[in-house]
Amino acid sequence: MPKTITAGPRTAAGLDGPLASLGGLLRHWLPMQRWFAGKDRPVTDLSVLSVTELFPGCLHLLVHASHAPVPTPGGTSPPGDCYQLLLGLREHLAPRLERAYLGRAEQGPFAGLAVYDALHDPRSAHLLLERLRQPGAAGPLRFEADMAAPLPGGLPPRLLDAEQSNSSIVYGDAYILKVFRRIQPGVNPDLEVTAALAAQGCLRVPAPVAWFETTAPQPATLGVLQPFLPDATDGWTLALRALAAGDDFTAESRELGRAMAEVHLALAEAFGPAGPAGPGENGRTAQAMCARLDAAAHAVPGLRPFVPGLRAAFGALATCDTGPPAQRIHGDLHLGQVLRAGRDWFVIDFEGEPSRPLAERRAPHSPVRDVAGMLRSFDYAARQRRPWRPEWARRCREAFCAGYAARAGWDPRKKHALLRAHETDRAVYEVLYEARHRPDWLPVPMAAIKRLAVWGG
Ligand SMILES: Nc1ncnc2c1ncn2[C@@H]1O[C@H](COP(=O)(O)OP(=O)(O)O)[C@@H](O)[C@H]1O
Ligand SMILES: O=P(O)(O)O[C@H]1O[C@H](CO)[C@@H](O[C@H]2O[C@H](CO)[C@@H](O)[C@H](O)[C@H]2O)[C@H](O)[C@H]1O
Repeated sequence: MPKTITAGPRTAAGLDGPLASLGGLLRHWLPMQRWFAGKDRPVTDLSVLSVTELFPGCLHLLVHASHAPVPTPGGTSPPGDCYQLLLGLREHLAPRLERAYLGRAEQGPFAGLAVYDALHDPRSAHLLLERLRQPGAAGPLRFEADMAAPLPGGLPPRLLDAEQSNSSIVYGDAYILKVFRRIQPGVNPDLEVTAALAAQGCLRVPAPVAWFETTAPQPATLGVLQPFLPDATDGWTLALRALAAGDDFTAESRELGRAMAEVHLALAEAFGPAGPAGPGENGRTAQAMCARLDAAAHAVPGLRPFVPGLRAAFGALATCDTGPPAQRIHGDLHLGQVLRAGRDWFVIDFEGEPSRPLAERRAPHSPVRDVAGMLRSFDYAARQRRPWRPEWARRCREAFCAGYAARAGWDPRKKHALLRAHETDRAVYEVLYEARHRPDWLPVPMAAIKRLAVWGG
Protein backbone atom coordinates (compact mmCIF):
# COMPACT_ATOMS: atom_id res chain seq x y z
CA MET A 1 0.00 0.00 0.00
CA PRO A 2 1.28 3.49 -0.71
CA LYS A 3 2.23 5.25 2.46
CA THR A 4 3.52 8.67 3.47
CA ILE A 5 6.98 8.22 4.87
CA THR A 6 7.26 11.70 6.27
CA ALA A 7 5.99 15.22 5.87
CA GLY A 8 7.42 18.52 7.01
CA PRO A 9 10.63 20.24 6.07
CA ARG A 10 13.97 18.55 6.46
CA THR A 11 17.16 19.87 4.99
CA ALA A 12 18.66 17.52 2.50
CA ALA A 13 22.13 18.15 3.81
CA GLY A 14 20.98 16.79 7.15
CA LEU A 15 18.34 14.37 5.91
CA ASP A 16 17.89 11.54 8.31
CA GLY A 17 15.86 8.34 8.29
CA PRO A 18 14.89 6.85 4.95
CA LEU A 19 15.92 9.87 2.90
CA ALA A 20 19.54 10.08 4.00
CA SER A 21 21.85 10.22 0.97
CA LEU A 22 19.21 11.37 -1.55
CA GLY A 23 20.04 15.02 -0.82
CA GLY A 24 23.52 14.90 -2.34
CA LEU A 25 22.21 13.23 -5.50
CA LEU A 26 19.39 15.76 -5.90
CA ARG A 27 21.65 18.74 -5.32
CA HIS A 28 23.70 17.68 -8.33
CA TRP A 29 20.86 16.47 -10.61
CA LEU A 30 18.10 19.05 -10.09
CA PRO A 31 19.89 22.13 -11.48
CA MET A 32 20.64 20.23 -14.70
CA GLN A 33 16.97 19.70 -15.55
CA ARG A 34 15.43 21.97 -18.21
CA TRP A 35 12.44 22.64 -15.94
CA PHE A 36 14.62 23.73 -13.01
CA ALA A 37 13.93 27.45 -12.68
CA GLY A 38 16.85 28.56 -10.51
CA LYS A 39 19.75 27.82 -12.87
CA ASP A 40 21.11 31.35 -12.49
CA ARG A 41 21.39 31.09 -8.67
CA PRO A 42 23.21 28.47 -6.59
CA VAL A 43 21.04 26.16 -4.49
CA THR A 44 21.72 26.92 -0.84
CA ASP A 45 19.43 24.31 0.67
CA LEU A 46 17.11 21.47 -0.28
CA SER A 47 14.22 20.45 1.91
CA VAL A 48 11.73 17.65 1.42
CA LEU A 49 8.17 18.93 1.86
CA SER A 50 6.54 15.52 1.45
CA VAL A 51 7.53 12.04 0.44
CA THR A 52 5.12 9.23 -0.35
CA GLU A 53 5.87 5.70 -1.41
CA LEU A 54 3.65 5.64 -4.49
CA PHE A 55 4.29 1.96 -5.16
CA PRO A 56 7.14 -0.36 -4.24
CA GLY A 57 10.38 1.04 -5.65
CA CYS A 58 8.92 4.49 -6.44
CA LEU A 59 8.92 7.54 -4.18
CA HIS A 60 6.88 10.66 -4.85
CA LEU A 61 8.62 13.76 -3.51
CA LEU A 62 7.93 17.46 -3.24
CA VAL A 63 11.28 19.14 -2.77
CA HIS A 64 11.95 22.79 -2.04
CA ALA A 65 15.16 24.26 -3.50
CA SER A 66 16.26 27.45 -1.73
CA HIS A 67 18.50 30.12 -3.19
CA ALA A 68 20.41 32.93 -1.54
CA PRO A 69 18.30 36.10 -1.86
CA VAL A 70 19.60 38.33 -4.65
CA PRO A 71 18.70 42.05 -4.53
CA THR A 72 16.48 43.10 -7.47
CA PRO A 73 14.79 46.42 -8.32
CA GLY A 74 11.51 45.09 -6.88
CA GLY A 75 13.03 43.75 -3.62
CA THR A 76 14.81 40.40 -3.58
CA SER A 77 14.62 37.38 -5.88
CA PRO A 78 12.19 34.64 -4.81
CA PRO A 79 13.78 32.49 -2.10
CA GLY A 80 13.19 29.26 -4.01
CA ASP A 81 10.77 26.86 -5.70
CA CYS A 82 9.05 23.56 -5.03
CA TYR A 83 9.51 20.70 -7.50
CA GLN A 84 7.71 17.40 -8.02
CA LEU A 85 9.90 14.31 -8.43
CA LEU A 86 9.15 10.63 -8.88
CA LEU A 87 12.25 8.69 -7.93
CA GLY A 88 12.73 5.04 -8.79
CA LEU A 89 14.97 2.79 -6.70
CA ARG A 90 16.42 -0.40 -8.15
CA GLU A 91 19.33 -2.66 -7.54
CA HIS A 92 20.21 -2.87 -11.23
CA LEU A 93 19.37 -0.18 -13.72
CA ALA A 94 18.46 -1.30 -17.24
CA PRO A 95 20.68 0.41 -19.88
CA ARG A 96 17.62 2.22 -21.32
CA LEU A 97 17.22 4.01 -17.98
CA GLU A 98 20.80 5.27 -17.85
CA ARG A 99 19.88 8.78 -18.96
CA ALA A 100 17.44 8.97 -16.03
CA TYR A 101 20.13 7.97 -13.50
CA LEU A 102 20.82 10.24 -10.51
CA GLY A 103 23.37 8.04 -8.74
CA ARG A 104 23.60 5.34 -6.14
CA ALA A 105 22.31 5.89 -2.59
CA GLU A 106 25.23 5.44 -0.22
CA GLN A 107 23.51 5.04 3.13
CA GLY A 108 20.15 4.46 4.85
CA PRO A 109 17.55 1.89 3.80
CA PHE A 110 18.19 2.61 0.10
CA ALA A 111 21.98 2.10 0.41
CA GLY A 112 23.38 0.52 -2.71
CA LEU A 113 20.24 1.13 -4.79
CA ALA A 114 20.36 3.04 -8.06
CA VAL A 115 18.18 6.17 -7.90
CA TYR A 116 16.59 7.37 -11.15
CA ASP A 117 13.83 9.58 -12.55
CA ALA A 118 10.94 7.12 -12.52
CA LEU A 119 9.00 8.94 -15.27
CA HIS A 120 11.45 7.36 -17.74
CA ASP A 121 10.52 3.89 -16.51
CA PRO A 122 7.61 2.26 -18.43
CA ARG A 123 6.72 0.21 -15.34
CA SER A 124 6.31 3.31 -13.15
CA ALA A 125 4.48 5.16 -15.91
CA HIS A 126 2.11 2.20 -16.22
CA LEU A 127 1.47 2.13 -12.46
CA LEU A 128 0.85 5.88 -12.43
CA LEU A 129 -1.90 5.45 -15.03
CA GLU A 130 -3.32 2.59 -12.96
CA ARG A 131 -3.54 4.96 -9.97
CA LEU A 132 -5.45 7.48 -12.11
CA ARG A 133 -7.81 4.76 -13.29
CA GLN A 134 -8.75 3.99 -9.69
CA PRO A 135 -9.41 7.35 -8.03
CA GLY A 136 -8.41 7.46 -4.37
CA ALA A 137 -5.71 8.63 -2.01
CA ALA A 138 -2.07 7.74 -1.37
CA GLY A 139 -0.83 9.63 1.68
CA PRO A 140 -1.36 13.35 0.87
CA LEU A 141 -1.89 12.56 -2.84
CA ARG A 142 -5.38 12.48 -4.36
CA PHE A 143 -6.17 10.82 -7.70
CA GLU A 144 -9.34 11.94 -9.49
CA ALA A 145 -10.97 10.96 -12.77
CA ASP A 146 -13.93 12.02 -14.86
CA MET A 147 -16.02 8.93 -14.23
CA ALA A 148 -18.14 9.61 -17.31
CA ALA A 149 -15.17 8.54 -19.44
CA PRO A 150 -13.66 5.31 -18.01
CA LEU A 151 -9.98 4.96 -18.85
CA PRO A 152 -8.73 1.83 -20.56
CA GLY A 153 -5.83 -0.02 -18.92
CA GLY A 154 -2.66 -1.45 -20.44
CA LEU A 155 -1.88 1.47 -22.76
CA PRO A 156 1.86 1.46 -23.51
CA PRO A 157 3.56 4.58 -22.10
CA ARG A 158 6.22 6.72 -23.77
CA LEU A 159 7.85 9.76 -22.18
CA LEU A 160 7.95 12.70 -24.58
CA ASP A 161 11.52 13.51 -25.54
CA ALA A 162 11.02 17.24 -25.92
CA GLU A 163 12.54 18.97 -22.93
CA GLN A 164 9.82 21.32 -21.72
CA SER A 165 8.66 23.14 -18.61
CA ASN A 166 7.06 19.87 -17.42
CA SER A 167 7.28 16.14 -18.20
CA SER A 168 4.64 14.48 -20.37
CA ILE A 169 3.88 10.78 -20.89
CA VAL A 170 1.82 9.59 -23.86
CA TYR A 171 -0.23 6.41 -23.30
CA GLY A 172 -0.96 4.35 -26.39
CA ASP A 173 -1.39 7.50 -28.50
CA ALA A 174 -4.74 7.88 -26.70
CA TYR A 175 -3.91 10.04 -23.66
CA ILE A 176 -1.20 12.39 -22.50
CA LEU A 177 -0.31 12.90 -18.84
CA LYS A 178 1.42 16.13 -17.97
CA VAL A 179 3.35 15.86 -14.71
CA PHE A 180 3.95 19.39 -13.45
CA ARG A 181 7.48 19.93 -12.27
CA ARG A 182 7.42 23.29 -10.56
CA ILE A 183 4.62 23.26 -8.03
CA GLN A 184 2.84 26.29 -6.61
CA PRO A 185 0.00 26.06 -4.09
CA GLY A 186 -3.47 26.20 -5.62
CA VAL A 187 -5.25 24.84 -8.66
CA ASN A 188 -3.11 24.86 -11.80
CA PRO A 189 -4.80 26.81 -14.63
CA ASP A 190 -3.97 23.94 -16.98
CA LEU A 191 -6.61 21.93 -15.09
CA GLU A 192 -8.90 24.78 -14.09
CA VAL A 193 -9.15 26.35 -17.54
CA THR A 194 -9.36 23.16 -19.58
CA ALA A 195 -12.13 21.84 -17.29
CA ALA A 196 -14.06 25.13 -17.54
CA LEU A 197 -13.71 25.21 -21.34
CA ALA A 198 -14.86 21.58 -21.60
CA ALA A 199 -17.93 22.43 -19.51
CA GLN A 200 -18.51 25.28 -21.96
CA GLY A 201 -18.48 22.85 -24.88
CA CYS A 202 -15.34 24.36 -26.40
CA LEU A 203 -13.86 21.70 -28.69
CA ARG A 204 -10.61 23.53 -29.42
CA VAL A 205 -9.06 22.44 -26.13
CA PRO A 206 -8.52 18.79 -25.04
CA ALA A 207 -10.65 18.22 -21.92
CA PRO A 208 -9.05 16.82 -18.72
CA VAL A 209 -10.12 13.23 -18.03
CA ALA A 210 -8.10 12.56 -14.85
CA TRP A 211 -5.74 14.47 -12.58
CA PHE A 212 -3.85 14.20 -9.34
CA GLU A 213 -3.12 16.67 -6.60
CA THR A 214 -1.61 16.94 -3.15
CA THR A 215 -3.14 18.16 0.09
CA ALA A 216 0.19 18.74 1.85
CA PRO A 217 2.07 20.85 2.66
CA GLN A 218 -0.61 22.88 0.81
CA PRO A 219 -3.22 21.86 -1.79
CA ALA A 220 -1.73 21.94 -5.30
CA THR A 221 -2.35 20.33 -8.70
CA LEU A 222 0.37 17.81 -9.63
CA GLY A 223 -0.68 16.37 -12.99
CA VAL A 224 -3.41 16.27 -15.66
CA LEU A 225 -4.38 13.54 -18.15
CA GLN A 226 -6.01 14.61 -21.42
CA PRO A 227 -6.89 12.95 -24.73
CA PHE A 228 -3.86 12.83 -27.04
CA LEU A 229 -4.35 14.11 -30.60
CA PRO A 230 -2.30 11.48 -32.46
CA ASP A 231 -2.36 13.08 -35.89
CA ALA A 232 -1.64 16.59 -34.72
CA THR A 233 1.48 18.64 -35.46
CA ASP A 234 2.40 21.67 -33.42
CA GLY A 235 2.39 25.11 -35.00
CA TRP A 236 6.12 25.63 -34.47
CA THR A 237 6.99 22.51 -36.51
CA LEU A 238 4.52 23.48 -39.23
CA ALA A 239 5.84 27.05 -39.40
CA LEU A 240 9.46 25.87 -39.68
CA ARG A 241 8.48 23.37 -42.37
CA ALA A 242 6.73 26.09 -44.34
CA LEU A 243 9.76 28.36 -44.01
CA ALA A 244 12.16 25.62 -45.12
CA ALA A 245 10.02 24.88 -48.18
CA GLY A 246 9.58 28.58 -48.96
CA ASP A 247 5.82 28.12 -48.46
CA ASP A 248 3.30 30.69 -47.51
CA PHE A 249 1.77 30.23 -44.05
CA THR A 250 -0.93 32.88 -44.17
CA ALA A 251 -3.97 30.62 -44.60
CA GLU A 252 -2.94 28.61 -41.52
CA SER A 253 -2.19 31.81 -39.60
CA ARG A 254 -5.60 33.27 -40.44
CA GLU A 255 -7.37 30.10 -39.25
CA LEU A 256 -5.21 30.13 -36.14
CA GLY A 257 -6.27 33.72 -35.41
CA ARG A 258 -9.88 32.68 -35.77
CA ALA A 259 -9.41 29.66 -33.49
CA MET A 260 -7.74 31.79 -30.85
CA ALA A 261 -10.57 34.32 -30.93
CA GLU A 262 -13.01 31.44 -30.39
CA VAL A 263 -11.03 30.26 -27.39
CA HIS A 264 -11.00 33.79 -25.96
CA LEU A 265 -14.78 34.05 -26.42
CA ALA A 266 -15.24 30.69 -24.67
CA LEU A 267 -12.94 31.80 -21.84
CA ALA A 268 -14.91 35.02 -21.37
CA GLU A 269 -18.11 32.97 -21.32
CA ALA A 270 -16.71 30.41 -18.86
CA PHE A 271 -15.09 32.82 -16.40
CA GLY A 272 -16.89 36.07 -17.28
CA PRO A 273 -15.18 39.22 -18.51
CA ALA A 274 -13.65 41.25 -15.72
CA GLY A 275 -15.54 44.31 -17.02
CA PRO A 276 -14.41 47.08 -19.36
CA ALA A 277 -10.95 48.49 -18.79
CA GLY A 278 -11.65 51.06 -16.05
CA PRO A 279 -9.82 54.36 -15.68
CA GLY A 280 -6.24 53.80 -14.71
CA GLU A 281 -6.24 50.10 -15.62
CA ASN A 282 -3.84 50.53 -18.51
CA GLY A 283 -1.68 52.66 -16.22
CA ARG A 284 -1.46 49.86 -13.66
CA THR A 285 -0.65 47.34 -16.39
CA ALA A 286 2.07 49.68 -17.71
CA GLN A 287 3.51 50.01 -14.22
CA ALA A 288 3.70 46.23 -13.85
CA MET A 289 5.39 46.00 -17.27
CA CYS A 290 7.96 48.63 -16.22
CA ALA A 291 8.70 46.67 -13.04
CA ARG A 292 9.21 43.47 -15.05
CA LEU A 293 11.50 45.35 -17.44
CA ASP A 294 13.61 46.67 -14.55
CA ALA A 295 13.90 43.19 -13.03
CA ALA A 296 14.85 41.68 -16.42
CA ALA A 297 17.43 44.43 -17.11
CA HIS A 298 18.90 43.78 -13.69
CA ALA A 299 19.35 40.10 -14.55
CA VAL A 300 20.39 40.51 -18.21
CA PRO A 301 22.84 43.41 -18.66
CA GLY A 302 22.41 43.37 -22.47
CA LEU A 303 18.90 44.78 -22.01
CA ARG A 304 20.03 47.90 -20.15
CA PRO A 305 20.82 50.23 -23.10
CA PHE A 306 17.28 49.67 -24.44
CA VAL A 307 15.38 50.38 -21.25
CA PRO A 308 14.45 54.03 -22.07
CA GLY A 309 13.15 53.09 -25.54
CA LEU A 310 11.14 50.18 -24.17
CA ARG A 311 9.70 52.30 -21.39
CA ALA A 312 8.26 54.61 -24.06
CA ALA A 313 5.98 51.75 -25.18
CA PHE A 314 4.71 51.31 -21.63
CA GLY A 315 4.28 55.09 -21.27
CA ALA A 316 2.08 55.13 -24.39
CA LEU A 317 -0.06 52.33 -22.91
CA ALA A 318 -0.52 54.29 -19.68
CA THR A 319 -2.01 57.23 -21.54
CA CYS A 320 -4.43 55.18 -23.64
CA ASP A 321 -7.83 54.60 -22.11
CA THR A 322 -9.41 51.97 -24.33
CA GLY A 323 -8.99 48.29 -24.92
CA PRO A 324 -10.92 45.03 -24.87
CA PRO A 325 -12.08 43.96 -21.39
CA ALA A 326 -9.67 41.95 -19.30
CA GLN A 327 -10.59 38.26 -19.03
CA ARG A 328 -8.97 34.87 -18.41
CA ILE A 329 -6.47 34.25 -21.19
CA HIS A 330 -3.95 31.57 -22.21
CA GLY A 331 -1.03 33.52 -20.78
CA ASP A 332 1.92 31.90 -22.62
CA LEU A 333 0.69 31.67 -26.18
CA HIS A 334 3.16 30.72 -28.89
CA LEU A 335 3.35 28.40 -31.90
CA GLY A 336 4.42 25.46 -29.70
CA GLN A 337 1.11 25.70 -27.78
CA VAL A 338 -1.15 25.11 -30.76
CA LEU A 339 -1.69 21.83 -32.58
CA ARG A 340 -3.13 21.32 -36.04
CA ALA A 341 -5.02 18.14 -36.84
CA GLY A 342 -6.52 18.10 -40.32
CA ARG A 343 -7.69 21.67 -40.88
CA ASP A 344 -8.42 22.34 -37.21
CA TRP A 345 -6.30 24.18 -34.67
CA PHE A 346 -6.30 23.09 -31.01
CA VAL A 347 -4.83 25.01 -28.08
CA ILE A 348 -2.92 23.37 -25.21
CA ASP A 349 -0.91 24.27 -22.10
CA PHE A 350 -2.97 26.88 -20.24
CA GLU A 351 -0.45 27.01 -17.41
CA GLY A 352 0.62 30.58 -18.23
CA GLU A 353 4.22 31.81 -18.06
CA PRO A 354 5.76 29.31 -15.63
CA SER A 355 7.91 31.91 -13.84
CA ARG A 356 4.95 34.10 -12.78
CA PRO A 357 3.15 33.53 -9.45
CA LEU A 358 0.02 31.39 -9.77
CA ALA A 359 -2.32 34.15 -8.54
CA GLU A 360 -1.06 36.43 -11.31
CA ARG A 361 -1.44 33.68 -13.92
CA ARG A 362 -5.05 33.08 -12.84
CA ALA A 363 -5.96 36.78 -12.86
CA PRO A 364 -7.80 38.38 -15.80
CA HIS A 365 -5.59 40.08 -18.38
CA SER A 366 -6.06 41.78 -21.70
CA PRO A 367 -6.54 39.24 -24.54
CA VAL A 368 -4.06 41.42 -26.46
CA ARG A 369 -1.38 39.73 -24.38
CA ASP A 370 -2.08 36.37 -26.06
CA VAL A 371 -2.22 37.99 -29.49
CA ALA A 372 1.16 39.59 -28.78
CA GLY A 373 2.58 36.19 -27.71
CA MET A 374 1.62 34.63 -31.04
CA LEU A 375 2.89 37.58 -33.07
CA ARG A 376 6.24 37.27 -31.33
CA SER A 377 6.26 33.58 -32.19
CA PHE A 378 6.02 34.25 -35.95
CA ASP A 379 9.07 36.47 -35.52
CA TYR A 380 10.89 33.69 -33.62
CA ALA A 381 10.11 31.24 -36.43
CA ALA A 382 11.23 33.62 -39.20
CA ARG A 383 14.55 34.10 -37.40
CA GLN A 384 15.32 30.36 -37.43
CA ARG A 385 16.42 30.58 -41.04
CA ARG A 386 19.14 32.52 -42.72
CA PRO A 387 18.60 34.89 -44.34
CA TRP A 388 16.05 36.16 -41.85
CA ARG A 389 12.56 36.28 -43.40
CA PRO A 390 10.88 39.38 -41.96
CA GLU A 391 8.34 39.49 -44.82
CA TRP A 392 7.19 35.95 -44.04
CA ALA A 393 6.62 36.90 -40.40
CA ARG A 394 4.87 40.14 -41.32
CA ARG A 395 2.39 38.33 -43.57
CA CYS A 396 1.67 35.68 -40.90
CA ARG A 397 1.16 38.37 -38.27
CA GLU A 398 -1.26 40.28 -40.53
CA ALA A 399 -3.19 37.09 -41.37
CA PHE A 400 -3.38 36.00 -37.73
CA CYS A 401 -4.80 39.41 -36.71
CA ALA A 402 -7.25 39.40 -39.64
CA GLY A 403 -8.54 35.94 -38.64
CA TYR A 404 -8.76 37.01 -35.03
CA ALA A 405 -10.66 40.20 -35.90
CA ALA A 406 -13.15 38.32 -38.09
CA ARG A 407 -14.24 36.19 -35.11
CA ALA A 408 -13.62 38.44 -32.10
CA GLY A 409 -15.33 41.51 -33.50
CA TRP A 410 -12.35 43.79 -32.77
CA ASP A 411 -9.08 44.11 -34.61
CA PRO A 412 -5.81 43.84 -32.64
CA ARG A 413 -4.08 45.90 -35.35
CA LYS A 414 -6.28 48.87 -34.42
CA LYS A 415 -5.07 48.71 -30.79
CA HIS A 416 -1.60 49.89 -31.71
CA ALA A 417 -0.42 51.18 -28.30
CA LEU A 418 -1.79 48.12 -26.48
CA LEU A 419 -0.27 45.70 -28.95
CA ARG A 420 3.13 47.37 -28.92
CA ALA A 421 3.23 47.45 -25.11
CA HIS A 422 2.24 43.77 -24.83
CA GLU A 423 4.70 42.73 -27.53
CA THR A 424 7.43 44.62 -25.72
CA ASP A 425 6.49 43.01 -22.39
CA ARG A 426 6.52 39.57 -24.04
CA ALA A 427 9.93 40.18 -25.65
CA VAL A 428 11.28 41.22 -22.23
CA TYR A 429 9.92 37.96 -20.75
CA GLU A 430 11.56 36.02 -23.59
CA VAL A 431 14.92 37.66 -22.97
CA LEU A 432 14.80 36.51 -19.36
CA TYR A 433 13.55 33.05 -20.35
CA GLU A 434 16.29 32.53 -22.94
CA ALA A 435 19.02 33.92 -20.66
CA ARG A 436 18.01 31.38 -18.02
CA HIS A 437 17.17 28.34 -20.12
CA ARG A 438 18.67 28.64 -23.64
CA PRO A 439 21.39 31.33 -23.76
CA ASP A 440 22.11 30.44 -27.42
CA TRP A 441 18.63 31.70 -28.31
CA LEU A 442 19.06 35.08 -26.61
CA PRO A 443 19.77 36.93 -29.91
CA VAL A 444 16.23 36.09 -31.12
CA PRO A 445 14.27 38.16 -28.56
CA MET A 446 17.14 40.68 -28.37
CA ALA A 447 16.62 41.48 -32.05
CA ALA A 448 12.99 42.30 -31.29
CA ILE A 449 14.02 44.36 -28.28
CA LYS A 450 16.25 46.50 -30.50
CA ARG A 451 13.45 46.94 -33.06
CA LEU A 452 10.85 47.80 -30.42
CA ALA A 453 13.14 50.16 -28.50
CA VAL A 454 14.60 51.99 -31.48
CA TRP A 455 11.85 51.89 -34.11
CA GLY A 456 8.87 51.49 -31.80
CA GLY A 457 7.38 48.50 -33.61
N1 LIG B 1 -3.45 16.75 -26.27
C1 LIG B 1 -2.31 16.64 -26.96
N2 LIG B 1 -2.26 15.94 -28.11
C2 LIG B 1 -1.10 15.81 -28.81
N3 LIG B 1 0.07 16.31 -28.40
C3 LIG B 1 0.09 17.01 -27.25
C4 LIG B 1 -1.10 17.21 -26.47
N4 LIG B 1 -0.76 17.94 -25.37
C5 LIG B 1 0.55 18.18 -25.47
N5 LIG B 1 1.08 17.63 -26.59
C6 LIG B 1 2.49 17.63 -27.02
O1 LIG B 1 3.29 17.67 -25.85
C7 LIG B 1 4.17 18.80 -25.86
C8 LIG B 1 4.30 19.34 -24.44
O2 LIG B 1 3.03 19.76 -23.96
P1 LIG B 1 2.86 21.13 -23.14
O3 LIG B 1 1.49 21.13 -22.56
O4 LIG B 1 3.23 22.30 -24.00
O5 LIG B 1 3.93 20.91 -21.98
P2 LIG B 1 4.93 21.92 -21.23
O6 LIG B 1 4.11 22.63 -20.19
O7 LIG B 1 5.94 21.00 -20.64
O8 LIG B 1 5.51 22.87 -22.24
C9 LIG B 1 3.50 19.78 -26.83
O9 LIG B 1 4.46 20.60 -27.44
C10 LIG B 1 2.83 18.86 -27.83
O10 LIG B 1 3.73 18.50 -28.84
O1 LIG C 1 7.57 25.37 -22.00
P1 LIG C 1 6.44 26.23 -22.48
O2 LIG C 1 5.90 25.82 -23.80
O3 LIG C 1 5.40 26.40 -21.42
O4 LIG C 1 6.99 27.75 -22.75
C1 LIG C 1 8.30 28.18 -22.45
O5 LIG C 1 9.23 27.65 -23.40
C2 LIG C 1 9.04 28.12 -24.76
C3 LIG C 1 10.13 27.46 -25.62
O6 LIG C 1 9.97 26.09 -25.64
C4 LIG C 1 9.17 29.63 -24.83
O7 LIG C 1 8.82 30.07 -26.15
C5 LIG C 1 9.76 30.85 -26.88
O8 LIG C 1 10.39 30.00 -27.85
C6 LIG C 1 9.49 29.45 -28.84
C7 LIG C 1 10.35 28.64 -29.80
O9 LIG C 1 10.95 27.56 -29.13
C8 LIG C 1 8.76 30.56 -29.58
O10 LIG C 1 7.79 29.98 -30.48
C9 LIG C 1 8.03 31.46 -28.60
O11 LIG C 1 7.41 32.53 -29.30
C10 LIG C 1 9.01 31.99 -27.57
O12 LIG C 1 8.32 32.76 -26.58
C11 LIG C 1 8.14 30.25 -23.89
O13 LIG C 1 8.33 31.67 -23.90
C12 LIG C 1 8.36 29.71 -22.46
O14 LIG C 1 7.36 30.22 -21.59
